[in-house]
Amino acid sequence: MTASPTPFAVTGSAVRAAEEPLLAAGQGAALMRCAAWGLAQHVLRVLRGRGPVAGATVAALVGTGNNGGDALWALALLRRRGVAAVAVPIARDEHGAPRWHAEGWAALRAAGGTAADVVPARADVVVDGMLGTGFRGEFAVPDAARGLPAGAAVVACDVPSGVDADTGEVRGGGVRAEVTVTFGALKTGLLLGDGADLAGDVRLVDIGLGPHLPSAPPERLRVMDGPTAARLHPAPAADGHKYTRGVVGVVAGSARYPGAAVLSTSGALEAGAGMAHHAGPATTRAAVVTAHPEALVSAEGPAPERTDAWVVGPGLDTEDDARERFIRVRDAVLANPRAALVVDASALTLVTAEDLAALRDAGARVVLTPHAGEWARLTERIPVPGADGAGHAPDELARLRAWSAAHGAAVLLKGPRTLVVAPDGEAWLMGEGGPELGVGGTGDVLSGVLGAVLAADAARRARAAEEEGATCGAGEVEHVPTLASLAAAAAWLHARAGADQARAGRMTAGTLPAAVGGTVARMWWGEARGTRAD
Ligand SMILES: NC(=O)C1=CN([C@@H]2O[C@H](COP(=O)(O)OP(=O)(O)OC[C@H]3O[C@@H](n4cnc5c(N)ncnc54)[C@H](OP(=O)(O)O)[C@@H]3O)[C@@H](O)[C@H]2O)[C@H](O)CC1
Ligand SMILES: [K+]
Repeated sequence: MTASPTPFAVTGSAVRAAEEPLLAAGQGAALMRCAAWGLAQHVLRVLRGRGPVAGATVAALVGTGNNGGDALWALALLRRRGVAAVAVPIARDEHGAPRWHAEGWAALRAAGGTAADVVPARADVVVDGMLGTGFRGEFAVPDAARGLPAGAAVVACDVPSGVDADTGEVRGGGVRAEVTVTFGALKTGLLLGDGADLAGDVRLVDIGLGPHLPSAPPERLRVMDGPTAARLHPAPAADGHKYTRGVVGVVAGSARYPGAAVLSTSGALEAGAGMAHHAGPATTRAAVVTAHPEALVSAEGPAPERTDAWVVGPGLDTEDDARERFIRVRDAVLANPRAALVVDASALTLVTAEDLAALRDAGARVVLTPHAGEWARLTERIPVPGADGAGHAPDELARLRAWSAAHGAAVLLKGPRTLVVAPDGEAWLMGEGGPELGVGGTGDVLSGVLGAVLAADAARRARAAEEEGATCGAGEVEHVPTLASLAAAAAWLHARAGADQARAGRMTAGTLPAAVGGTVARMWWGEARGTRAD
């Protein structure tokens, strides 16, 4: 079985750069035809969903550049399918003639298409061909693009006009599309920020840019999906046992917030940890063993050399002994940097730049897991390098990359579009889930899931190194999943479990770990064995 490639996005600028050698080789017109054909196919799909294609009306708002050229060529193709095709220019020259792609207009006219000043009220689909990757400055929405027919579906050509294809920033006005048909590669601006809100469903049309697209980690934003998550968190080996499946140390909860210890430990166990060992005060220890008789509990936690991943932070009481508890974990990781470290919740207010530097120097694999508010507070204390006085950098992804590179730790920024970045610039978008996870306690569960996924990986690597060492003396492990990809896989499992349990009518963080267990079991052993009675 060949693995399907993991989806990824690049900036609009990278796509433009990828096109350059092809344009220089005289293939510009062919690329445009390819893009227009793909756009027309997707418009046809939308039309078919609404009724007969022949006799339907498609209008396009057409700008001055190649984005408009794509739209004109697509209209010409649609005209040949019996569609009434109407092009609406958004710019005219001093003589009142439309400023648009001359060959595209000639093709449309030859096919029997027409031009108009406004979008006809009968339009079934409006193609937004005003601006694509050539958008600069601010977009003043032209009159022709205002008050579009209420019943018409808007299909954006390449990028919704007004959206920066690199960052997702909307400058000036922006067009809201039901579908965006994008060419050559997914663009980061369609997956991030306001651009993601405006783009609707994003459809990719391959125009043969593949070999020319950048492949270095900082130039791609990869999108986590089910098959990729399954490869990163595989079923345990047949001869596996609790130590080969990974031991997670959970330093969470306090007399004030005992539930966080239970949720985090549950997340680790349900995500498949071989063992979860909770360290905390008597109250949380009692709560954890009551919920999970299989969990180990103690005041001091597991031995550093037997621990594959640590989770520290959920529900620590920062007015109590939280910093001491954090330092014990930090020192355990420094003593055995083979173990990964998840810094969550309260620990995000306790960790210092010096702690991070020491962990980085020891080669530890550290993931911080803030939500937006925690990220804002963290970067106030430990600033983003290169940001201006007001803390601004070009965009959130760039800020995350700059911070992660400076401090040697990965960041998993939780939110409606969870992002993970690593110090080398590798970045992942978690492509799953909706608002189901926006309730208290789900982050505590995620910290445990993340601990289990990282622990399993650390245990696998330790075992592989031992086996290699025994046979070859090399101690080399061939393929090591990256920290960012593992963290994104954990976020995917968590989000999928949230969606699964919402479908089953459950909504709370308390029931989420069981849903994680079901999701993981289905992924490992298939539908039959992954069905739970609870
Ligand atoms: N290059 C190729 O072979 C292919 C390109 N494809 C499609 O082309 C666009 C990119 O085309 P490009 O012509 O480079 O850029 P745009 O069409 O996005 O915009 C160009 C013109 O728009 C004007 N502009 C720019 N910013 C603004 C603004 N803020 N407000 C108003 N107008 C603006 C500007 O022209 P002016 O002369 O009016 O100043 C730009 O020159 C890409 O997105 C694809 O859709 C195909 O994919 C295939 C191959
Ligand atoms: K557009």
